[in-house]
Amino acid sequence: MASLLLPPTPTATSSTVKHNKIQTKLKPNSNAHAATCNFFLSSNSNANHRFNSAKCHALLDDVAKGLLESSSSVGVDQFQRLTEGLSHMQRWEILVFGGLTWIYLTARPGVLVGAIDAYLLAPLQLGLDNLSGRRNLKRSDFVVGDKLGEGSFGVVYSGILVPKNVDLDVVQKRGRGKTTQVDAKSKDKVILKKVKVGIQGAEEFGDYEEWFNYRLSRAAPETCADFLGTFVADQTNSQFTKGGKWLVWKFEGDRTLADYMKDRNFPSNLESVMFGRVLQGVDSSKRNALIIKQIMRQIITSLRKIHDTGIVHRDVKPANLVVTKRGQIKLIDFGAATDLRIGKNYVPNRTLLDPDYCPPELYVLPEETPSPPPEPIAAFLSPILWQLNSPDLFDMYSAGIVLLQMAIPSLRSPAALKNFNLELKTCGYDLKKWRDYTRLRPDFQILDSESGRGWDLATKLVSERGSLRRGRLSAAAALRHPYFLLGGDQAAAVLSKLSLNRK
Ligand SMILES: Nc1ncnc2c1ncn2[C@@H]1O[C@H](COP(=O)(O)OP(=O)(O)OP(=O)(O)O)[C@@H](O)[C@H]1O
Repeated sequence: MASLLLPPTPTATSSTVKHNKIQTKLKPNSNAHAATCNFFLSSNSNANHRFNSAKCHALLDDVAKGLLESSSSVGVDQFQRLTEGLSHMQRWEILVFGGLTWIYLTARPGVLVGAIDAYLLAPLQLGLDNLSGRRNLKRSDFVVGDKLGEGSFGVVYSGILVPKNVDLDVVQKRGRGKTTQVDAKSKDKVILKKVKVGIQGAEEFGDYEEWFNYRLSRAAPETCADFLGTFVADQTNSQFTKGGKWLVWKFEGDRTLADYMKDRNFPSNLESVMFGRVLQGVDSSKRNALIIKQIMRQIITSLRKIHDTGIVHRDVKPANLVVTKRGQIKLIDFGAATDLRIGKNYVPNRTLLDPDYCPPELYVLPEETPSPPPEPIAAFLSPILWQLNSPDLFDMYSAGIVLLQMAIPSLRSPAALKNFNLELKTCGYDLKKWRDYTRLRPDFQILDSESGRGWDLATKLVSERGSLRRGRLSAAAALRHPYFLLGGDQAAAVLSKLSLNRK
């Protein structure tokens, strides 16, 4: 569960509890962006949607595409019939108006697609889930294993989805509840997050995380861990508290990017994971640069996809990026995310942040942006909000810090990252100035290779916002940056897939 606004962690005595996020409140700045007022909505619906992630996606995608395609082809014929009596000029006026409306409705973050998702796809998938019964999870479906982490609002465990033909009571009696007693295939492994009971704000954050996972399982399933659903504990025992909510994901991989980065061998320890083999005929510094480029390409591609849906993650960092055994980088921990198409989990003047990765502006929107209005109104106004504020650039700064940490070995430890942030602040968040100023003896070899394209990209991500709240590359623009063009990392990834397929 991501971050922590309200209370301090109450019973958090474990060393796995993370304390690196802080709540910050700043006084409203009356100057900027009053025009963004009232663009949001109340966040009242949350746990209504239940779905199967895998099978239903294709069906729902087809429904959405079919709707859009058929409406446009039918529209041309009907337009000619309906405007028969009108003058040439009047037809043009209608066409221009219709065109502008279409552009507005399809501009980021996608009012039209969002409406189709909310009013059609979500209920449809809920219905399908109910019919198939696949998402009626219950406590007895799982054996809870080791604790993996703890945030302010939740505790994360590994676990196993008990196969249908296995009697859980028998397993637990024999194995005293330990997951090792069940012969778990990797497809049965799950991650369970227990939402803390009795902690102010915890329930709300659990609901938000559930909502974001369902939303992304429809809109961009490949970007995040496969969400299996939730259940509410029906009894109290050593692990469960009656009435407590649990969120469940498919187990995506043993290690996060942060785990790999702790290793001295990083990034070569990811070479065969990312490319399926050791790259031959390429010297080691080039190989390292290719691995980092492939990781960055995946992170930024995922960010582009979630930003296209109106979602800003707000907690992008190596610890929230799981590396799958097929070399996919998946985003986890959407407890701090906000959907700025409808204002979900957006509270003005409140920030959730990990200070090590958070941009200098601290807030995803200007502080004076008020509470969201009802969802349909917020959604209708959201393209204007995005144009004025580019809230997605919040995540892009964090992505830039991840790039610097991966490419510059002396920035990888938490202490070094803190020093870096202090120095960068002193330099007014100007990375070029920092380069002349720093005492951290950074090695820029990877960023300076290929005519310094990596360094150029870093300077365009890790920067202050300009006066128009831009001044940083969006995910789509970053993917068009020369650093990613003619990417040898892509060629290596494709070649490795081809050679794996041949085996
Ligand atoms: N789907 C997944 N597959 C594999 N591992 C996962 C998955 N989800 C979470 N993890 C592991 O569990 C850890 C904790 O997950 P997560 O960050 O969601 O919890 P958290 O308690 O909210 O943490 P935080 O304090 O960062 O907010 C991750 O660092 C990762 O190691």
